[in-house]
Amino acid sequence: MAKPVSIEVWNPNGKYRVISTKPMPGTRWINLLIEQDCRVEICTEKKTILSVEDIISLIGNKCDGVIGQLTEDWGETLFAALSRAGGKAFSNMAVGYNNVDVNAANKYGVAVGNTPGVLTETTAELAASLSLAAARRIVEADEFMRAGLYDGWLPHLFVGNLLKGQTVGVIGAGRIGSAYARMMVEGFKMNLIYYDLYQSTRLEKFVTAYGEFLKSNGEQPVHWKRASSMDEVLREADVISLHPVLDKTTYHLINKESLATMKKEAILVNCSRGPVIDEVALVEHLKQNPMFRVGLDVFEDEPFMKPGLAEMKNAVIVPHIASASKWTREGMATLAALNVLVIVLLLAFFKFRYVWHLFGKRIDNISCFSSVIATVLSIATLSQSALQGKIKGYPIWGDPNRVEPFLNESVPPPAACPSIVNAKALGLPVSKL
Ligand SMILES: NC(=O)c1ccc[n+]([C@@H]2O[C@H](COP(=O)([O-])OP(=O)(O)OC[C@H]3O[C@@H](n4cnc5c(N)ncnc54)[C@H](O)[C@@H]3O)[C@@H](O)[C@H]2O)c1
Ligand SMILES: O=C(O)[C@H](O)CO
Repeated sequence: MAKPVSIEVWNPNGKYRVISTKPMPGTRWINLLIEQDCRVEICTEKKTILSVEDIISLIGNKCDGVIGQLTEDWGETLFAALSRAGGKAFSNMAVGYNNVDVNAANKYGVAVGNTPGVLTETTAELAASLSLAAARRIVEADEFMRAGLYDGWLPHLFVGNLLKGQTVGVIGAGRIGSAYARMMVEGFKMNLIYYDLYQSTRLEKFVTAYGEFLKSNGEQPVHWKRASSMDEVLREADVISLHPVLDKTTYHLINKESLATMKKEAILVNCSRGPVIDEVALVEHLKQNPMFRVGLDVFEDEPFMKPGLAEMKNAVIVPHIASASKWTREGMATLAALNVLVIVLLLAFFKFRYVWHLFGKRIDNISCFSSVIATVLSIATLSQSALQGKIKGYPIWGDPNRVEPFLNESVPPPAACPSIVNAKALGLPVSKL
């Protein structure tokens, strides 16, 4: 029997029970849930990382939806527990969802939300900060001052790297990687080389236009190149920032061999996920190459660091704070709450439970053709009614980059969710907008 977990309750008589496994910034997300008749329970347990047992205890016997955190293990056990409690809605308060087993969620017909877009610039700004801090040895110099060691200007004191005219390399030029690339190109007039599975045409156009602008002002233009392999980026770039998703293809993308291909004085920044770098190999590389520097926001075994990393002067290390600006964190909370809310309302409003039950069977047994038809018909009806009825907004937000309507405090947000990662797998209706 799991130990009870301490909670704070808002709107105790609310019809739908929504749990947040952590207090989240701002109150807008709470108000949005309350306005739609939710009883909101916020876990106030002092423990930073909740165990699966803690979350099972929070879910209890009746729970309509959960807002969870990237530190939690959302797999088969939790989705089964949520489904048993009648819940079909979960949202991570994060864009990355490598802590979520989406196949398990699909099996139980649970919608999985994430919070893209609203954290793009904030995260890119931290990657830029780490790049600068590493290039200009800010942390070492700060420690030196505080230790009372400064006794006068010296030509060799904390000499670092000039970024202007150097090459910035981006691995994973999606939303955050592209925003970071633009900051480094525009801010420091760096050339760009990037590697991604997809071409980033908008980014390429931006660098081209900026290069033309510089040229028209009589300045050295900047250039871009899309690399055909990651190694090409590692070989050519002076500053390399990692922004891919974490999956099987990116686990230990940076390892002993790839580190060896980088320039001896290169700077490596990681604001994606810790396991993208083999941290043991990184520590060894930092020891062997004192002019090689890293800026790390994420770690392989968070909250721990691999032995030796904390002692390395050529590493700038911060505790997974890349999305930590007030605006972004409140936005993430709002988006996560809306992800859960719309599914809860859809279920309740259209007595959707039956459909989801059928749907669950569909996932288990794809040959159950009549269930598929019933599900599709019900969803089609639901989709139409949703536009006319109580929900007013759009069933599922189609474009995760268009987040402004959810964040403008002066107008009510659309009563819909911006991002359900398994919407397609669950056959959920998607807005055309
Ligand atoms: N440190 C933090 O606090 C923080 C904050 C936000 C996001 N993140 C991490 O950043 C990641 C990226 O977020 P985003 O919003 O930019 O996502 P995104 O989906 O827009 O971008 C990810 C990019 O990675 C690319 N990619 C996937 N596999 C690749 C591979 N093998 N090689 C090269 N590129 C590959 C994709 O094509 C995509 O363009 C998230 O998944 C999350 O893990 C961390
Ligand atoms: O994936 C994410 O969103 C981050 O790691 C936290 O903002």
